[in-house]
Amino acid sequence: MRCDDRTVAPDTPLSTPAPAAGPADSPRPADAENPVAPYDALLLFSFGGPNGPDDVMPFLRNVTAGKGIPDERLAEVAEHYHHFGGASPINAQNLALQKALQDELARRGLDLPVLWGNRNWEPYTRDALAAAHADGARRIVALVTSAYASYSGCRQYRENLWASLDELGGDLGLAEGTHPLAADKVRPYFNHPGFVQANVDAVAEAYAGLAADAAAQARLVFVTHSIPDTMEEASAVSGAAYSAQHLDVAATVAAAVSERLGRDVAWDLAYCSRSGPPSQPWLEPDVNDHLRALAEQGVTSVVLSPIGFISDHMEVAFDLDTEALETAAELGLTAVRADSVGTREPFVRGLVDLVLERAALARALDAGTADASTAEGAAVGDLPPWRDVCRPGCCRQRAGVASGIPAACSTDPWS
Ligand SMILES: CC1=C(CCC(=O)O)c2cc3nc(cc4[nH]c(cc5[nH]c(cc1n2)c(C)c5CCC(=O)O)c(CCC(=O)O)c4C)C(CCC(=O)O)=C3C
Ligand SMILES: [Fe+2]
Repeated sequence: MRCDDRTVAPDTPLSTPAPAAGPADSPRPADAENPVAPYDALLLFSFGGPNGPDDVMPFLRNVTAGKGIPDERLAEVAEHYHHFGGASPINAQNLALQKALQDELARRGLDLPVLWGNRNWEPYTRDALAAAHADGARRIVALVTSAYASYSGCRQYRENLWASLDELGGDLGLAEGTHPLAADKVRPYFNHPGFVQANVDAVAEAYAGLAADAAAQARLVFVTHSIPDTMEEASAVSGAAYSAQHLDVAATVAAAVSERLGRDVAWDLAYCSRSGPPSQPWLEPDVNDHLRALAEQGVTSVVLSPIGFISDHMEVAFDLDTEALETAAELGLTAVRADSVGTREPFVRGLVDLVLERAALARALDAGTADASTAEGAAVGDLPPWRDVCRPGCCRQRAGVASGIPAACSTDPWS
């Protein structure tokens, strides 16, 4: 519950818990006057990346603080960035997405400023929140540039949001632990129709770009970021595991593509961008190993679909377009990479739909009129829509082990 002055005490949940399951027969309440109420701003909330060679090491130190990534791996990753002049494409891509969201909101006549803030580089989350606060915003909704639920794609952002709100409260001279803004978050949207549709379109286009004989038998290989097995286990505490979320999206996309092509497309899920010590198990197979296995099985062409990423940032530009496509060439495989969703229209439209869905839920929770149907958002595939408000223990780094680091947008920030 928020106070009248809209400050949030540290031990108070930022949002009311989502309602328990029940009959789904009444629609979300409509607010024809302002569908984005109660939000004053939308935070496009991303990872961040270096803008030039001098940024690379400080950026990598920000990313890996306290993570135990070996120096050897850091030096290797720094080389990936230097290979591209020391700049990550991610910042330009986020600016393009910010613009696309602004345009889509304007097209619908919705008045909601879109701010951009990052966990690991400028513009930092705290600075974006400070600007919003200075402009008079007191309640915001965050849209994370990661579609899947796991520590890396959900809780880590929520921890950063909480810490940034704490710091901003300190900057503004508020009592310790008092937040100057209330913040909600759009649910992980991996199975939202807009994200899935944009991936279907991209994969179908990639098949259309292949020569007929290659297209006729190309294996569809979906790729996502690997995570440690321990993080995978923890991701399953509050719903389908990270890998299961991807398998659900992959099955939906492959079925739609098969329908468009008029034949059953065989597909697999592979992983990229592993880090951490070799002794620590991470999700496998690595995409390069998988391409080798496919070549051994007699497969001669592949379409790589980066469903784990929403734009062509460094993981895609280096780990797929540079490394994996090189592996494919060495193996004599014909390989193309499908686009990530980027600023494709169905995706951007879907994101704005998700913001409106979250706003309607916030109004219903505030008014005490939320029921099971209020929390029922659009989803495709076998899995239900992810929860709008994270539950205690959601997306920890390790199952059952509380970090003691508070996180925003949860019923229990301290779990
Ligand atoms: C699931 C996931 C996503 C997808 C969801 C999402 O999109 O958010 C993602 C995205 C990204 N990861 C990125 C960069 C990095 N990730 C690292 C390290 C790690 N990522 C992990 C997971 C993920 N990461 C994990 C478990 C680690 C180990 C350490 C830790 O637990 O944090 C490291 C350290 C060096 C290394 O070990 O590689 C870097 C530099 C960039 C920016 C790219 C650019 O600059 O264009 C982006 C978008
Ligand atoms: Fe990463």
